[in-house]
Amino acid sequence: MLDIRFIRAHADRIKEAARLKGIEVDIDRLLAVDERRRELLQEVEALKQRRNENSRRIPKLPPDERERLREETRRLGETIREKEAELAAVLEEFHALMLLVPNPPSPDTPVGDESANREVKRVGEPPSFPFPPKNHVELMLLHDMLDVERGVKVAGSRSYFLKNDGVLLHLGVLRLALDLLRERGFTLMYVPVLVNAFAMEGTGYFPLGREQAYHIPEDEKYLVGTAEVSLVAYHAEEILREEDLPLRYAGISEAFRREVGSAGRDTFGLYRVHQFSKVEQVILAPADEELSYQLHMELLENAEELLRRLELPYRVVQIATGDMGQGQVRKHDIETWMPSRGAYGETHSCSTFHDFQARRLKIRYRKSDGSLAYAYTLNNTAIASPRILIALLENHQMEDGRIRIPEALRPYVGGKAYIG
Ligand SMILES: Nc1ncnc2c1ncn2[C@@H]1O[C@H](COS(=O)(=O)NC(=O)[C@@H](N)CO)[C@@H](O)[C@H]1O
Repeated sequence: MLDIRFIRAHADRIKEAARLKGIEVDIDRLLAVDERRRELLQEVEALKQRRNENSRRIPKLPPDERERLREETRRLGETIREKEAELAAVLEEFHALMLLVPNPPSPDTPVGDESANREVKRVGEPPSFPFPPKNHVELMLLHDMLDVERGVKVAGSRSYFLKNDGVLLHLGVLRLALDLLRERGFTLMYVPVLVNAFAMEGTGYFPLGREQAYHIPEDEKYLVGTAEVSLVAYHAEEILREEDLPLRYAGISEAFRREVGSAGRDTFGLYRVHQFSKVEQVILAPADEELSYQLHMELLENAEELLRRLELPYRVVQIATGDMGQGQVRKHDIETWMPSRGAYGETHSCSTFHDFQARRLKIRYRKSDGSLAYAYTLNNTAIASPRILIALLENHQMEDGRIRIPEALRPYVGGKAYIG
């Protein structure tokens, strides 16, 4: 959500943002509805004042004049009820339109579709194998770490069982992420994944993209696609203290995605599945763009440190306007080398929202001068598994089919240096 005053003052910039992000929203209609909203609010206010004045005057009038004023006051009441009914409809359309307005991208964001995504750095070299490398499914089957067939039997497409060392590696990379983030001042959180609609709407996953969420209608609950939803909604409707900001949360959760529109895409192996686990970084900060930029870089660095500890080659890409979400001001993905794809595959996504989410969730903080302001929010993946296991297993495989465990991960898999 943006500030309606900002939208009025920068309508053309908002329309441009909608065009660049490919979001359908009628800004002119919003401005007209906003105009009508303000008119009606004033009219109803004036009518109520008149009615109150009348009510005060009636007892002081001579009896023969009271009836006339009572009749006028009754008619006033009718008019007020009609105006309030119209106002309710106008407010509903106003709110629905406000939820669609996109956040303008930062000036440094590349303009265009995903082909305009800009590689900003590359770390490490993709390995060249002196033998025909196996893909992650072959490696995991070889070491009894995966069962996709039974996953499909039990849960349908894009489902799987991890087994044995597959489970230990899965939990190991998640724990490695939690331990790093705890060292770096993040509060560790185990979060609700069955949430109320306001948390999905407040973080921007509704209404646009609503079809991606699993819905449990009997309880009016939704499964989160990311712990970001639960973590950012944690302080909804609260007034924080400026001295407590920035707040840093590391949330671990299952993540559930219907992957509507991905039919036929990434159907091999563990790249795109309906259920996965993720350690998520979320920061709530003061309303300061320069600070947000620094915190965005901090979130990226945390993820890069994990990839360095996992000894994986990766690159950082700044995402172009056509590939960004409605609420993002700035977005970088980290892509990690995946030999079986012969390409870098997205493993992390780092986003800056400014106050887009905080306005929707009413997360404010009290500034030192006593005034209130909406917080700025940011998030980034720390580790998402099993997707990261694709890179981990395939890059560290050896000719004899064994897999070398990076030093940093060994404590989490019983000290083993190899799998197999
Ligand atoms: N369907 C999926 N299957 C497996 N992994 C996925 C899937 N969708 C996303 N991921 C992983 O989760 C990471 C974050 O997902 S994201 O939608 O890009 N971004 C977010 O969820 C943000 N909250 C930052 O984590 C992705 O980079 C990817 O590593």
